[in-house]
Amino acid sequence: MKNVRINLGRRSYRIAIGSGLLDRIGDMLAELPVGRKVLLVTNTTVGAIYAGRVTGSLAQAGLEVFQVAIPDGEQYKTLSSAELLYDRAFTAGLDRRSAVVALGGGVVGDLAGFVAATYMRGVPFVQVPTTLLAQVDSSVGGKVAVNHPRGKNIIGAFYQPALVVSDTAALDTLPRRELRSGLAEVIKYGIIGDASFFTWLEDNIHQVLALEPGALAHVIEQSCINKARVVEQDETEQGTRAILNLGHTVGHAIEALAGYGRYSHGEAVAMGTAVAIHLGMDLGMLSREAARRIKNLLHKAGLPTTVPPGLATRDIITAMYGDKKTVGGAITFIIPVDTGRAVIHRRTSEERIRQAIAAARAQ
Ligand SMILES: O=C(O)C(=O)C[C@@H](O)[C@H](O)[C@H](O)COP(=O)(O)O
Ligand SMILES: [Zn+2]
Repeated sequence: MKNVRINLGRRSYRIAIGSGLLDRIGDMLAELPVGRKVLLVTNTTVGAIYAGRVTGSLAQAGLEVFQVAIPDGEQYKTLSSAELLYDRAFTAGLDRRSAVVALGGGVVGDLAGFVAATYMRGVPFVQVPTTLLAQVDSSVGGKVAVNHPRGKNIIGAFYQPALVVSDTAALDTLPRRELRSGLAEVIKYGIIGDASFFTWLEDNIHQVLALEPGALAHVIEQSCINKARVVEQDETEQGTRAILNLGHTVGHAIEALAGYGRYSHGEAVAMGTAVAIHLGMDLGMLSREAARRIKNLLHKAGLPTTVPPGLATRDIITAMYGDKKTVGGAITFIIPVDTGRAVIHRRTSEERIRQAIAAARAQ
């Protein structure tokens, strides 16, 4: 088992990465200062495969488990799903020391985390991510949220988990499209700050797609290390943490406009990264060669790098004004300047954005 530590003073925690960890969750949870009752939040798909093992492990450690499954899909990351979980927690008699455990992908983790942050003003929270995207990104760093029809993650909080347990064997049952979606965030870490990881991905992406255990464990560990480094510097995104939003300014707009669930989060982020690449070239900040390498790696991972024709540019731009990084009407973009470095570009002009979207359609 590998461990990555995220140092945030009293809110520090570890990310345990390894094969078969689902059967050890009970013991790991028993090491935390939590009460006897646990709310296990999952979705119907993941729950059908893995909830039995997790419940068994928790019960063996003497914990009383109350399970709740929401339907599978980004369209269920809503306040009404949260309300259902509050009802279940209250009915089960969960108190302030009872833990909420999220078993599933980013939707389950964000939703369960939002409920953990707000139920009785905050109860212990444990992330058990079962998708690549959740293992490399959404389970780490404490962003929890639900969506608003007009904007992604608009209602949320910063609320760190007490523990993250990533079982790499859970990826064996992950649909290919979901695996590729997670790779968009993995590639992001290479682009924004880790040139050698970027090169490693260029050389090894096929092993990752083939679920080669060593390659997968390396990808998850390296991604978590990269994310921890950023979050430790700026936990609540007052400045530098925004770098983790590469591809998300346009990506979130696409997800909301197309209807949540139409494109996976990673697909939308890949499209958004393509727009950011064109902005970078247009601003003279990114060389053609670096742009080619980034696009090429996204392609190798099976991700889209064009903006879909059905989404009008003016609608994408309007949706971007609702982005959390838009402050005082100024749209912020994260722009790659090399394979291993990106910058936060504030006040990006609408005209340049329009041109970059057009360029990303024309590919
Ligand atoms: O953890 C972060 O910070 C990120 O930006 C990671 C993103 O990949 C993730 O999708 C995040 O939820 C987006 O944050 P948001 O604040 O733009 O909603
Ligand atoms: Zn993301």
